[in-house]
Amino acid sequence: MSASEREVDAVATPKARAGRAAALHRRAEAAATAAAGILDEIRPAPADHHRQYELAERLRTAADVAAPGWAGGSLESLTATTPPGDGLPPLVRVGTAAPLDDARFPALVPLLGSCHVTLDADASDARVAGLLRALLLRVFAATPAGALLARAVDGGSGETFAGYAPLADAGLLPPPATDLTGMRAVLAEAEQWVAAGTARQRGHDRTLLLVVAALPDGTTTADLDRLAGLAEGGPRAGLHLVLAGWPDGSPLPRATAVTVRTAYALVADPPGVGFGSPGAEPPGGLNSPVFLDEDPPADLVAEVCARLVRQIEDGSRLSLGDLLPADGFWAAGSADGLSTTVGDAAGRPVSLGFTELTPHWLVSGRGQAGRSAFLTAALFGLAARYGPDELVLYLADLADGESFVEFLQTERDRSWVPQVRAAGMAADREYVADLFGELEAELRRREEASRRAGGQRYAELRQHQPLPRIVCVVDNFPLALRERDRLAADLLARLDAVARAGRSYGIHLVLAGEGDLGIGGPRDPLLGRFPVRVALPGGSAVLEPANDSAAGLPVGSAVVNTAGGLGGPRGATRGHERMIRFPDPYEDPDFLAGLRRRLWEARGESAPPVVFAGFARPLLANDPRHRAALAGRAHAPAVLLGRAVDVRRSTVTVPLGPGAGRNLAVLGRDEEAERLLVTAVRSAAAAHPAAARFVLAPLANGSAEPAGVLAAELAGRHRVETVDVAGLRTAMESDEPGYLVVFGLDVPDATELPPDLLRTLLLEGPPTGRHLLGWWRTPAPLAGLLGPEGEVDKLTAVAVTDVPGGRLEQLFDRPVWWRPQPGRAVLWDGPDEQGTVFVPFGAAETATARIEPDPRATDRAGEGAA
Ligand SMILES: Nc1ncnc2c1ncn2[C@@H]1O[C@H](COP(=O)(O)OP(=O)(O)OP(=O)(O)O)[C@@H](O)[C@H]1O
Repeated sequence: MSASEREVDAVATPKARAGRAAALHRRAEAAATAAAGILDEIRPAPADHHRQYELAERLRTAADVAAPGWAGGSLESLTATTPPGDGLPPLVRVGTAAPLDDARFPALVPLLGSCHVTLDADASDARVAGLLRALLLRVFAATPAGALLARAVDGGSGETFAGYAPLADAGLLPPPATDLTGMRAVLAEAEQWVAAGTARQRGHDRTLLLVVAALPDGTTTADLDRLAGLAEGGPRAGLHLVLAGWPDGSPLPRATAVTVRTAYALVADPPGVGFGSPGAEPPGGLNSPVFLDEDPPADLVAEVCARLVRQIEDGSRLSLGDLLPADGFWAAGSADGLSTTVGDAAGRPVSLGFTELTPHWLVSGRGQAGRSAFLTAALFGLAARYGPDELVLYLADLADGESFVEFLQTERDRSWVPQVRAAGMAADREYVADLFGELEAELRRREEASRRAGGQRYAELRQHQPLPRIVCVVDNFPLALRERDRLAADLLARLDAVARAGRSYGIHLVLAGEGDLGIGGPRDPLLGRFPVRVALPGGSAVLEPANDSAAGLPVGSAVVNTAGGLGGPRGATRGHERMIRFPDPYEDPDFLAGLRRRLWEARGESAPPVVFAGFARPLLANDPRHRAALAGRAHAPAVLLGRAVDVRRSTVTVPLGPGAGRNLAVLGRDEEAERLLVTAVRSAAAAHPAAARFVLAPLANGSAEPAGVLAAELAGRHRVETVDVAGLRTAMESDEPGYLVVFGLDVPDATELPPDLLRTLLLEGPPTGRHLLGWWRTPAPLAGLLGPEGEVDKLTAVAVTDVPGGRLEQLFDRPVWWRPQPGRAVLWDGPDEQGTVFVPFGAAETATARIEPDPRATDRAGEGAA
């Protein structure tokens, strides 16, 4: 075995197959040479044509084995779907040897894994340019994506490898060096490669190919010496050279020289092996003219490049697992801040977190830009590092749909991420306002604790009391500000309070959505409280206008900036900004579910999150207060109407104590209003400690049926009478305690009841155990009951469905903000200006609870509110 054969074997040991193929080819070549020896001179053609055809045939067969597919097939036979080999091709085709016009076989030379190739002409010769492009295509396409890297020098046109530009982004072939400085940088890189590859003994796990299409002007002998040095030491370290324009007469070590003649080329002996007959005197070379490979079709080049890029991207894709801590779950403390890996930049993990300096984040991206993916991945990174004693999460999304389900209990999987305290999906603006209100209240508690402790800072306070950091994420935040009304102003005021002081008390905000998130112009101080900006594709608006670093980002990447979106000089390294790639956590749902379950199993005492789903209907039957009442544990007589649009999912209750005005007026034209009255009666009946009297007056058209159902339902426990207007009047005049339930107090018959009678009942009934539960479809008759001093809250609590705020002013004697929406109602109970927006209980059979929260969560929420 020759030295170079040993070398080939040493490098190719894992690729024994390729090695065997190479040996086979060498034998085939030897045979060819023997044949060539007999042929003697190529032209004129020797007499024994028959022998030549036979040899060419055998060589073709041998080449098929030694250099199959991309390495040796004719370019016409190759398509983008031709698969790569499973390692480096040891031999590669440079053209077609044609000892006779019609006796042809592939001309192969050893390259990757063993040798180099030189050409005496450079790429200014179109044939050379074509061959270089063909060669590059063959070696890249034949090698598994990523196993081969290339560097190019093109001191001529600089355009020789233009078709390969897509490989630059995948890191396979950077744009070629076109001048001396560029070439020297490439040489330095190659020298480093050789030094590192040699030092590590095992060599690189990848191979580097350096292709010179043309030496740049001014190339010195010292540069050529460097190339020769690389040729000498390169193969051992996985570096190979293809040098075009290499001066004739100074053979490059370990290289096969190709000499370009007018009509054909000549291929010299590869190092250590001879094409010539054994014992022939060098220079022998392949005793046949060789027609160099021509330019490969541009489409083919483009398709192969696209395949490689795709495979590199797939192969280098991050997974959620890459963001998780190496040192196990919940090992980190949050006293000084939170930090997690959010992605990687150039193969290095990039951390981002919440500290006093980087307290709040803005995350922007257009739809389908991976916003949920980024947030989910970052939140799981945090949840894996910080246990529930260190971190509490509040999650809200204003857009329709089921968000954050990965963190919450579902019908299929009852586990949850234990740091999550509450989540609002398809959340109303009121939900977000309440959420900010809760955070503000917590902030005040922490401020107060600090004051009591003599002005201790957050980190010090934590030494003697549990104060987890809080991260509150609101996705699709711009929807909270789509109307600039009082609610929006309120919400912004709370947001500002939390953003301003939260940083010092471990309360952090992440606002996400499209565009600039609508929180003020560049000079708005609120914007300045969010120094961390994450721009996903289409999210440049959270960066400074002059900062275009997020332009053209692909999905799966983001610009992370910790200086309020500030840019910097183009191309300069910016300490405050990184372009990252982040994983798609939905890619592997099993992994995500497994992660959630592992966190859940470690949860200790943590209760499930309280979930508000804007699209779901709560059911009276599931309500914790109602269930307690049914079980004989009622707190006090009361009606229950629904669940508030708030973080705790409080049960919306109207207590029916002995105070004046403890009645319920339902106001609205729709079925919702009627249903509210029915629910009110049902819940009052359950909450009433003993048997009570219910007088039902179904005055409105169509109300006989619901009244009948109610009567049947209540009859078991209570005394029920169903009456007409006259009967109602009698009941109103009687002192007997009980509930007067009136469907349609605005029907003409009812409006003829003496107003004083009704007014007196509202004022004086409750102290004697008489309560009115009435339904009005228009506000005027109810407003007509008000005395000169107004103040409807002295008469009754008012629940409104589809009557807009403008029409309620006559009743409340002040501007009222209420815009009716399906599935929502508002309750005014007492002088509170704003009212409580709530989701009325649904009728059991129409319940559309897509995600019914776990009853335990429901209980907790109910108790919290009670
Ligand atoms: N890192 C990633 N790499 C590749 N694909 C991703 C990555 N992150 C998300 N995707 C894919 O992009 C699509 C959009 O992701 P995602 O749902 O997170 O976007 P979004 O911005 O939240 O969308 P929208 O707000 O419109 O619902 C999904 O199909 C997702 O699988």
